Amino acid sequence: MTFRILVADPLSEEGIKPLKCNPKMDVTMQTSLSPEELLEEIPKYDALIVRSQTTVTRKVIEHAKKLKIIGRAGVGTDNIDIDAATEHGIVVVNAPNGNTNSAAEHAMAMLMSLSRNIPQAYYSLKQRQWDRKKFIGTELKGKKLGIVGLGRIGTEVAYRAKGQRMKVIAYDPFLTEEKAEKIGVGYGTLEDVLRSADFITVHTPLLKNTRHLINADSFAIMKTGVHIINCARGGIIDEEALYDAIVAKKVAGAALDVFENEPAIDNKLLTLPEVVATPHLGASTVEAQENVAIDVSHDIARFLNGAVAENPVNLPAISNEHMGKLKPYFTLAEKLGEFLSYLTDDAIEEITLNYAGDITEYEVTPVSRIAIKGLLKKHLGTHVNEVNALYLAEKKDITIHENKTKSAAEGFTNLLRLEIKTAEGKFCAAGTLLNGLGPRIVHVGEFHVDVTPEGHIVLIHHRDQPGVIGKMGNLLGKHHINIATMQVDRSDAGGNAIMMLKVDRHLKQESIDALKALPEIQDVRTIDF
Ligand SMILES: NC(=O)c1ccc[n+]([C@@H]2O[C@H](COP(=O)([O-])OP(=O)(O)OC[C@H]3O[C@@H](n4cnc5c(N)ncnc54)[C@H](O)[C@@H]3O)[C@@H](O)[C@H]2O)c1
Ligand SMILES: O=C(O)[C@H](O)COP(=O)(O)O
Repeated sequence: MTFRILVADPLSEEGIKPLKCNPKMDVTMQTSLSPEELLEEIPKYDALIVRSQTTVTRKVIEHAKKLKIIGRAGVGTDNIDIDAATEHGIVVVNAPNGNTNSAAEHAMAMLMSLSRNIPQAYYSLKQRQWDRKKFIGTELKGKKLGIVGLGRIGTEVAYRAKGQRMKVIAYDPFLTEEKAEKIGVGYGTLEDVLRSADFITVHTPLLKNTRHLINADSFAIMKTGVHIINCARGGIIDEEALYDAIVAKKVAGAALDVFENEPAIDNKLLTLPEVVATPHLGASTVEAQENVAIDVSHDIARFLNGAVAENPVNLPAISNEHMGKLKPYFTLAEKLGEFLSYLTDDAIEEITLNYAGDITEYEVTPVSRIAIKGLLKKHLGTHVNEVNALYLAEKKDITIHENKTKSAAEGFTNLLRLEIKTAEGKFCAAGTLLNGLGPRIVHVGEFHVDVTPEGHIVLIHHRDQPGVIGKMGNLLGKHHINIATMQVDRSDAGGNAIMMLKVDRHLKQESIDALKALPEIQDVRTIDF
């Protein structure tokens, strides 16, 4: 099988070699598609790679009938409708580490250009003017740099600013005193940073709660003469408020690499002499472009080949080691979910996943996602996958509970008990991973069994009476159904009982009806794995 990959923004040729050289990948570069052309093209592709230029809207995703993965060759994914991708079961991956250095160096270049008026002085000299008085700068040494967002890039900027002998104070909701001490920066609230800094640089992602994080109120509490740097995302700083603050001489100058609307050729901030600007060049170095293209290419190939993506944005990231431990449970979880879904025809209201034994040592949400996928598959088919399983469950008002109790494994080394609640009542099944033998279903409701979840299974609830097994065997014989294996269990003599049969082929409705017509039989369910 060949996978078709559309590269919609310019990418390093060297960096996408891993995809281009892979015989299973058919790569098409179309880097100047209009939004309308993208809508026309996208249905043909299994994967899409973009940078920040192409906007992947809900509409694009709705047209993308075959799309399995979107790769962002860079960090910020604000140009991709992640919710829409998740709802459609499309994985989004990015390349979070490849351009950190490049972006941090660019932020420092912008900071220094701003403090020494380098772009303005350069332009003046090119106009054949030798003006030395006009471009008196400000030293960085001893000044305070306020960093808003101390993640990968913010941290690298902090190290570099310290090299310039600046004092650094940072605000990040995840910054602890210990971490700040380790990096060698001061830390405070956003207000502390805004009030005390001489230079302020933002390094957060653009999210709902960071849009206009720096606004008119923020400028009001800053020092007069403050300098602002934004090499993260347009929209984190309110551009109107920044414009007004510069005109009012509250802000001495701003260095901007990113804008609310790009390309930003008509942005009025560019008319101000106090503003130095670049056209979103933070990640534009040979090294960064090669890094991000390599990272995203590897992740796409890995994912399309059935392995787990390393940098998923809409799935929990799992280390290889952790994945090695969890992967064997995926088949168990999916089959158990699928099995349980066939025990009722009513809508699921609640799902409870109880983990016991060894598996409780790991973060089990990836296993839960697969179990829920298995449960929803009967009605949603291939539309449900591990990316959208939780979303689809939530959309259907299904409540999910996940519990871990190491000691509740009932003698097994590991046990996953899945329970669903419907209007009809509660249904439950449990499974284990038998060392070297793979998944087994070991409980159905109150009954004990030992069945491999594969092939054609017939589950019969009946009353424990002499002759019932013989009657059932005869009937299936008449219908030319061969029984491969059989398990029987009962609550007590003469009470409720189950038979779990493995048969050689799918049971037709007439055979099911004939079984149901036997007086001792209470219910018949068939599950075809
Ligand atoms: N100009 C460019 O070309 C360029 C290049 C690379 C990255 N970027 C931008 O830089 C951003 C940061 O990249 P990164 O790799 O450092 O990401 P990161 O995830 O490592 O760091 C982001 C940090 O922001 C913090 N944060 C989130 N909300 C916050 C808030 N309300 N206040 C303060 N801090 C907050 C997070 O806790 C995190 O530590 C990216 O999202 C991207 O938009 C721009
Ligand atoms: O978020 C990022 O990685 C940067 O903004 C880089 O964007 P680009 O890939 O368009 O250069």
